[in-house]
Amino acid sequence: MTETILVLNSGSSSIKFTLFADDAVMLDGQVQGLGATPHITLKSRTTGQTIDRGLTESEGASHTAAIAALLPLFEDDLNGRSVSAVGHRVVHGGVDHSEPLQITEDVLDDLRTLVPLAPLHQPHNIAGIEAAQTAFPEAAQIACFDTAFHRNHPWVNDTFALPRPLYDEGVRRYGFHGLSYEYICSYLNRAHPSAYSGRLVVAHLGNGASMCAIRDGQSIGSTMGFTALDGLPMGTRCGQLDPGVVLYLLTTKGMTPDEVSDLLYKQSGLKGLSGISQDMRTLSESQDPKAAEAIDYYVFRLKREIGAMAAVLEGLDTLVFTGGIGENAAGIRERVCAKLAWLGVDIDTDKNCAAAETISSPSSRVTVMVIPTNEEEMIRRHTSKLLSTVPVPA
Ligand SMILES: Nc1ncnc2c1ncn2[C@@H]1O[C@H](COP(=O)(O)OP(=O)(O)O)[C@@H](O)[C@H]1O
Ligand SMILES: CC(=O)OP(=O)(O)O
Ligand SMILES: [Mg+2]
Repeated sequence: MTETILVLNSGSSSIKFTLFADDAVMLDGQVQGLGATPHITLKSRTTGQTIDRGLTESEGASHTAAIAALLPLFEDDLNGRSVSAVGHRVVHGGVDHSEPLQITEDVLDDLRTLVPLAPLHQPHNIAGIEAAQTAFPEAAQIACFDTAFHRNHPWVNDTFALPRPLYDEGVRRYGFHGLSYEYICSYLNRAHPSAYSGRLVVAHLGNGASMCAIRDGQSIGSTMGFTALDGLPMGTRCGQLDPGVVLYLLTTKGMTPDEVSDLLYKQSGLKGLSGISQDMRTLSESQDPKAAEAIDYYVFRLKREIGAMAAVLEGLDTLVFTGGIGENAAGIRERVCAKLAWLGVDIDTDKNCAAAETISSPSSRVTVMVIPTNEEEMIRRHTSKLLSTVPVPA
């Protein structure tokens, strides 16, 4: 019997979705620009249905409203078939969740306690779960965690230099984008086994951005920490910051915790530096010197963090770019790689512009690759595996 799995990947400003019949994609698409100018694209492989339009004000009012507007669009593809399971990307799994699991009311309560640690994502992940529970009450709901891939990383990458009781209560460097890293690792293991088993850095550069140092498919270091604020600058998030700045904002400037949270999560990064946009495409096309300066900072931090990840690995054999910026912004890749000659990186300009899978030159000591990530496929695999072991709700 065909297994029908819906995957929901609710991000900070987007909802990506894929409907699978076994391992084949029936339909996929995304809602982008939530909170600004929401837009949906959808493509069905079974019915030929395509959608490419802005959402109405009510459809785009929230993640919950957008999900409610999405679900009826799957009906023709489902054609009366029931959904066996819905696989959800859940950004924060905390200390306890190092594997995908079936969502029960207790699990949902637990995930709600992690909202303060991922305010841009966890509420939307939970909204997606609640909407799917209502729409598909007969389906198993499965949570797949961004943090899970990193849970076995070494203690020195797990801890901050704070008093031990804070570590014990869960103040740790979790790391995120784990489903993306896991997908890239599984691809390399199959298609490029020597890259998989070498010293590997993956740069996931999307709206959120992080890097991971990987050995034999295991995370051994990451740029993101307790929350998805740390490390690289992002669309609207600050990346690495002296914690003294937070104290200054709270005390000297008298900002409230909510105001500081809004500043660090929603007003900083490329948007805050440029004062123009969080979108790398817009900044790349802008003539405004502040857009250029925001990109300069972005490239500087990429260079710096690749150096740090190479140090964690004690060398570098393969560097992979992925995510919306990593996959599409040849100019950013070129500028970063030009600064990594000391590590043995040398890229072929034509291959880079063409986004070939391998963009390094034959003489480059480090292999540099561009690999499209696929978090939805990773969630499908986990969901399908777990589905064979979990009781479907009555
Ligand atoms: N051709 C392109 N050139 C430069 N940046 C791009 C291009 N295509 C997409 N991007 C950037 O990718 C980012 C979104 O990445 P994506 O991985 O889709 O984000 P999300 O984290 O929401 O999944 C945006 O900053 C966007 O501008
Ligand atoms: C964890 C994170 O930053 O996710 P995203 O890139 O989807 O915002
Ligand atoms: Mg993303």
